[in-house]
Amino acid sequence: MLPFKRAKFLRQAFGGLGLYERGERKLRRMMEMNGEKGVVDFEENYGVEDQAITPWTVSVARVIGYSLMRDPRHNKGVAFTEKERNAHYLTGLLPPAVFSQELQEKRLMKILREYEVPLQRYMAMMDLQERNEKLFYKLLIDNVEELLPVVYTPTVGEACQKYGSIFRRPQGLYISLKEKGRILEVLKNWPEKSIQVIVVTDGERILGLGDLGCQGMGIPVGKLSLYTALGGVRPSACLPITIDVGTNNQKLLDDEFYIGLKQKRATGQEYYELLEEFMCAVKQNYGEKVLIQFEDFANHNAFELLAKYRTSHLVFNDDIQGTASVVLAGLVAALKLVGGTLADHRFLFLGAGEAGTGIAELIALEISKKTNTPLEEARKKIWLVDSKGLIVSSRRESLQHFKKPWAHEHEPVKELLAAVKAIKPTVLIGTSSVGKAFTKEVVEAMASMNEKPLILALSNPTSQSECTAEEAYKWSEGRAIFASGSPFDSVEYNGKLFVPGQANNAYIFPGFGLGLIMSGTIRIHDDLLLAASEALAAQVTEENYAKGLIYPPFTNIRKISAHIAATVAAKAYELGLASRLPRPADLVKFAESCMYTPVYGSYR
Ligand SMILES: O=C([O-])CC(=O)C(=O)O
Ligand SMILES: [Mg+2]
Repeated sequence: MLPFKRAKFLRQAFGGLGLYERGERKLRRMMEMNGEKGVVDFEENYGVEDQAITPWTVSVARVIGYSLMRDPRHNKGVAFTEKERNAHYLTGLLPPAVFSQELQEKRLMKILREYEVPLQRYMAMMDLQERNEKLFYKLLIDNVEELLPVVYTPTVGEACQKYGSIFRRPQGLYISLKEKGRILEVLKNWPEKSIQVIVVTDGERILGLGDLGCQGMGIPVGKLSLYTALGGVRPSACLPITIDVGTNNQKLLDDEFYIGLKQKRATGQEYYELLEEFMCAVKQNYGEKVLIQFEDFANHNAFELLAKYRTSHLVFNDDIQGTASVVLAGLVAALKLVGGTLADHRFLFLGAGEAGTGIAELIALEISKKTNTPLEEARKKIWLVDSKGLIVSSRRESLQHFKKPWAHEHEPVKELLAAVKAIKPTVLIGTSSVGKAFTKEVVEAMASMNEKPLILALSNPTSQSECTAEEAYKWSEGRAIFASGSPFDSVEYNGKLFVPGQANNAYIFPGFGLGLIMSGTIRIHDDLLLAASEALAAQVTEENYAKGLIYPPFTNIRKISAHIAATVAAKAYELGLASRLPRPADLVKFAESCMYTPVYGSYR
């Protein structure tokens, strides 16, 4: 590990105008007095320091020369200026040219575009993140539409599948059964002490790809890079964690290069004891306000962990709650195109796991609130199909608990197509992880019953999508309103260009998390998810609607995230869940001021 130390200083320590310069001068003087060498770097992001508002933190790299260039947080590569090279013993270590950050970006985009294989682009991006963190984030923010599919779905799925062979350097913490009894000690090995967001997986259900064991690490790493790029949470406050309790994936167990524990998954008491120790250690080490995002756990554990810890920790399940919030936003926005209220529609899901039942419940909650009807009544507008067919009351006894609320009165129906014909939904949502499950007949049936069928194929990555954008438009004769979990290119059909939306929780969790952090929220309430949905739906412009879009483009995601953060924070204050006082008057401005920006500072 580099001899790197962070220091945080309260705004009040320097006060007034010229804050940065005075702060930096003071720090440099202190370092000189101690005979220390190194650079002082400002991160314009929230520093949680008691109740004070500190919209920036200072990090001091007590390194010079070659070591400074090897420190990804402070390295600028060929963008170190002549002055900086002289002052920090870098002369001769770099070629003579001095590039601006923009020129570095241009060069990197050119290199990335030359790679034909997506995984090569992914690896190039990971290399950059390990080499020059600010440039990585600047590139990702400035080219978000192009690079999201590289660092996130679909490529991150392939990266996880091949993680054993592409693994180079730890990017997060691995906590395995071997560490039982000493998890707190393991947490203390992580170099950063002031953590605001943890994304944790146990690798049992990575996207729609199934059990990838320890190789699931790519997911928390990818999600957290979006927390920073899309939501402005500073990178040093993000901690990716993979909990390794074994894997039931025989291919991995047989692979000599598999990086995880070579045993079948621990379950039951052994599993829950490890997780209990983990949850307690996190709270003990990072305090009550650290956000713990559960990601890609299998259904049976995901629901149980959320239910168990939502009253004692700040926990968020992205696959249940994040996906629900993003889909509800899309549905609310879609009403402008298809007409009616949510309560006027009928919803049919293929897939009754975390995403399916999570979305269904949030839709029901919204309908119930808006129409003042009991939740049970609102649920009756929503039907789910699982691997055994339509979920109906005669199946109730054998259903897992999270499916029971959806067992309505109806005769049994086995196939999706028959269910579509029987239920006559206006909205069809795929959360099944079964690629191609929306067949031509299914889409045609939707199109025969609806002027503008709403079709969401949410499973990830692209290979698991229930249908492609092209299939949805073609089979519905250009009438479908379509969105998918993983991105699809625009489609030309009958001389018209159709732009599909991306209904991915990446719209929600970065801004949602920022809203929680900046308000010091300590528990998550369903109303915060509804607030996030409303905020996202409100960001869809007339121009977007004119193109048939039900989500705004990712290009403006930082602005969108600031609005989501502000709306979520406002709701948290209203519900008395926010601990940061006084409440900032303008929450959007405040959210924006809290966001990390990856522009290079100048080191004197
Ligand atoms: O990661 C994504 O793209 C969305 C997600 O949470 C999942 O599919 O599990
Ligand atoms: Mg997920």
